[in-house]
Amino acid sequence: MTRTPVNVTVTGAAGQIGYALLFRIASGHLLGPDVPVNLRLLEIPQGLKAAEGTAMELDDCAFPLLRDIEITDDANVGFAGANVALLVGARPRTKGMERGDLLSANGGIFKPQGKAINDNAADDIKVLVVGNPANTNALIAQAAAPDVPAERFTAMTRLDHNRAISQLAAKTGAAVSDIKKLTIWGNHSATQYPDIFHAEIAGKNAAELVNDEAWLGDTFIPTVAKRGAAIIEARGASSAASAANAAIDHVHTWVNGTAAGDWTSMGIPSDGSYGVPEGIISSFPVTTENGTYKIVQGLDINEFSRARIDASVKELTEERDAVRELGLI
Ligand SMILES: NC(=O)c1ccc[n+]([C@@H]2O[C@H](COP(=O)([O-])OP(=O)(O)OC[C@H]3O[C@@H](n4cnc5c(N)ncnc54)[C@H](O)[C@@H]3O)[C@@H](O)[C@H]2O)c1
Ligand SMILES: O=C(O)C[C@H](O)C(=O)O
Repeated sequence: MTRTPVNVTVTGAAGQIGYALLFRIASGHLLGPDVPVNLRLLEIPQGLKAAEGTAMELDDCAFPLLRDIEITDDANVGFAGANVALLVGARPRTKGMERGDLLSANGGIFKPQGKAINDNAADDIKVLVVGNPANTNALIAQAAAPDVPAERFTAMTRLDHNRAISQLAAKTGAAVSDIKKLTIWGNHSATQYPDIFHAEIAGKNAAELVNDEAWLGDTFIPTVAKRGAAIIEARGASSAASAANAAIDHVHTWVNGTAAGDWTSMGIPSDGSYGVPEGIISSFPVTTENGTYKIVQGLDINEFSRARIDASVKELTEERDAVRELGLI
């Protein structure tokens, strides 16, 4: 039986993450090896020509699953019938820009895109915001889409989750695939908290195995939280292939489910769990099944973790208050 293609919209398609992302979506890594896709590339006018070049290359791959590519600078066209939207294009912070300016500039992107999703996307739309500040951009888009269930707007912390697994594997000598139940809490920023207290390595508690609070506080947490900045410093550009890979992982897990005995991290609208104020888009441990996610409940949060979760959540509430003041939500 031929499946109906899934419409996947990618904003910022001509950017560096877009370039790393589109070929993997078209080859079946986002949704599965038997799911055909239509790609909708949304760019600003200056990005259209480069997006056309990328589309030519996509054609040249002759991907069996890629049915159609449309390139546009009109958000209403770009999100028409979208089942999955990856909001990558954002306004980067430039020299001398204050945080309020950054939030305001991104409000000018994510508010109209949220409205265009509200008015044009398919009923089952799932949104992942990658463009920074991802959590608050997701909040802005969500607020502009009152007809879309709030939980369909998510922000990417899967890159942080993958970074944390990799660091933990390097420290312990374990295989990456042996590490389960790691959690990123809070914001996709330097305040995020990668939590290994519930993580397992080949079935054993990770924090007990590591048994080194100094490494945890002085090495592991800052390495993961500041990895984005370290990559910018080393590469002269922000992470692209690893960010695209995490976006693929995020949506693939959301659609296809978490494995038994494991969970993942997603930035999602808080329902008040773990004392995180309702409504802000914060990272939590989640399990997924049949295209929906649930926050893992009942985890014991020790003092070390509580202080770090609270600090990141405080930053998120401040960002929410700032965009509220700017009239963006
Ligand atoms: N959440 C994460 O883990 C994570 C990781 C890495 C990067 N990021 C963020 O992802 C974003 C994109 O990174 P990049 O390296 O691809 O940037 P980039 O500058 O290479 O590309 C961004 C693209 O977005 C386009 N764009 C700008 N405004 C747009 C709009 N209104 N509609 C459609 N397209 C628009 C630009 O023309 C450009 O082609 C940045 O905000 C970056 O900070 C997030
Ligand atoms: O683009 C950035 O500022 C860094 C990025 O969010 C990352 O985590 O790699």
